[in-house]
Amino acid sequence: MTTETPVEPVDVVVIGTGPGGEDAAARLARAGLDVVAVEARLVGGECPYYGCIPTKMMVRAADALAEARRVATIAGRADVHPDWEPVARRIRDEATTGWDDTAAVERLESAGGRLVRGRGRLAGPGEVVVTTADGERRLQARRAVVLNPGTEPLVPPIDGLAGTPYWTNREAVEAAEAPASLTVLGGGAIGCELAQVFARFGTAVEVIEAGERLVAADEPEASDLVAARFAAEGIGVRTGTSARRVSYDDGSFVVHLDDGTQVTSERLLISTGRRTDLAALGVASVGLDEHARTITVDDRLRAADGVWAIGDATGHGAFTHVSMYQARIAVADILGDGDERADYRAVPHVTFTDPEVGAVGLTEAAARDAGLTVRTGVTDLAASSRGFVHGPGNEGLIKLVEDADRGVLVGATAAGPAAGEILAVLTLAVHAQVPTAQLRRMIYAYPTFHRAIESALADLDEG
Ligand SMILES: Cc1cc2nc3c(=O)[nH]c(=O)nc-3n(C[C@H](O)[C@H](O)[C@H](O)COP(=O)(O)OP(=O)(O)OC[C@H]3O[C@@H](n4cnc5c(N)ncnc54)[C@H](O)[C@@H]3O)c2cc1C
Ligand SMILES: NC(=O)c1ccc[n+]([C@@H]2O[C@H](COP(=O)([O-])OP(=O)(O)OC[C@H]3O[C@@H](n4cnc5c(N)ncnc54)[C@H](O)[C@@H]3O)[C@@H](O)[C@H]2O)c1
Repeated sequence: MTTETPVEPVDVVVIGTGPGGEDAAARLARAGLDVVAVEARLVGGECPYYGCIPTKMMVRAADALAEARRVATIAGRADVHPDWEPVARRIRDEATTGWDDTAAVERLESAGGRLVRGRGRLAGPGEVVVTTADGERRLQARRAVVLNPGTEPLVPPIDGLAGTPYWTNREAVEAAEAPASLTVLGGGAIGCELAQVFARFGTAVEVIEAGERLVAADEPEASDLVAARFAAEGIGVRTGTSARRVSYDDGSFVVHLDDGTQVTSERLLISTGRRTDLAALGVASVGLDEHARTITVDDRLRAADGVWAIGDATGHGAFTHVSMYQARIAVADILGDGDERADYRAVPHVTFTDPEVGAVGLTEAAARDAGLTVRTGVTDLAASSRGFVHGPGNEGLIKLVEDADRGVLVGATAAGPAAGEILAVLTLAVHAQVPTAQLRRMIYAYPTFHRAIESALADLDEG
């Protein structure tokens, strides 16, 4: 950039168009502001092209295979022949239109926003420099800069890994076929969802998790359920160990583990967390800590004077629904329209393994760490009437975490068939602080999975 690069005044610059940024840009444009959205890759962000949507298409397909395999126990015979081609085709043609964001760009433009394709960085209050394919542009935001940079895969500095054709979620989503074998480094949400998907398509899968358990953000009981199902499906899991060195030769990875053992596979998936490069985003130019892992925001998503931040980078849960929730509040604040404040007491999430694991609010351990007087109630979903009827694939549980002093739920977990849907009522209870006494007086339809909430409430009384 030269000093002659003209400054383009606008009302709002949105850097990064993940689900929240895209939504914020469109809302602000529809409100009549001159909005420029700056996007380095694809408008819509990780979720539609490499995250939620394509991976849930994979999960849907893998679940269909698993259900078909259960036919033998309850309904006769089904010959199951997994084929990755329809999965790859749906992802390419239906989910991502060949990783093309034309429709999203048109949506933004029809709302009145403008797109500048390139990488943006803050260069001072209201000032954004964008590196585009044609050079640099300098934008000056009169009203607001909204940061929605999202995350990139965090690839650990393991000896020998760099330069090998390892997968992150992005390459896994683009896979043209299921590999013969796959090592998954990291047993969190991404690792577990994708491990089970590929295993159900016939891939020999080994998960390496440095921590003590899978899906460690969830209750230990949920981790146990996932681990038991993985074992039953032949998915190898090694916890408490990590990769010391990786080598790749002739289409084959060898992962050398801390414990002296090694794992060999055709593919290696790195799912060890996510990162945001705040230094590259230029946050120091507006007084923010560029070495921090996340951007600190207040309850109106304000990060600095004239700067708002939303999405994964704020550290309030790396989920699409959080990004969009924050977008709504930030937009209202920018427009001076209402006074809604962000409240993260009842953030739900669902990990789409089978059993599905849904959770809202605090885990038991987090509630105890917060100094609450905690009572818990747990019930086995398989032992419920609906679980009994369901038969194969009925493993699951409901766990409630009550603030006993106030008699309200502060957290809950539903794991098992349709757990993400059961979670809705538990999310409402935590969000609205419905007294547990009132939850006991509700009528729960028979024989549903959610009716097991009644048994979990009864267990709460006995605890
Ligand atoms: C495999 C996988 C599965 C997931 N499944 C789910 C799920 O089932 N449910 C769920 O709720 N969440 C899921 N998530 C998380 C979800 O994708 C994110 O929480 C969601 O995309 C919101 O992220 P965001 O709005 O912060 O931004 P992102 O979606 O990460 O998008 C940020 C955008 O900003 C752009 N950008 C970054 N820096 C710059 C810059 N300097 N200049 C210009 N552009 C920039 C990037 O190119 C990107 O397009 C999943 C994630 C992954 C990886
Ligand atoms: N269904 C969903 O909502 C969904 C699905 C996928 C991802 N996501 C979001 O994306 C985020 C990122 O997912 P993720 O799975 O990459 O991260 P994660 O933080 O959920 O899990 C990463 C795991 O990798 C382990 N790990 C880290 N370094 C390691 C190493 N060197 N060797 C072995 N294990 C190592 C960690 O202990 C952790 O368990 C999630 O936290 C979630 O917010 C959501």
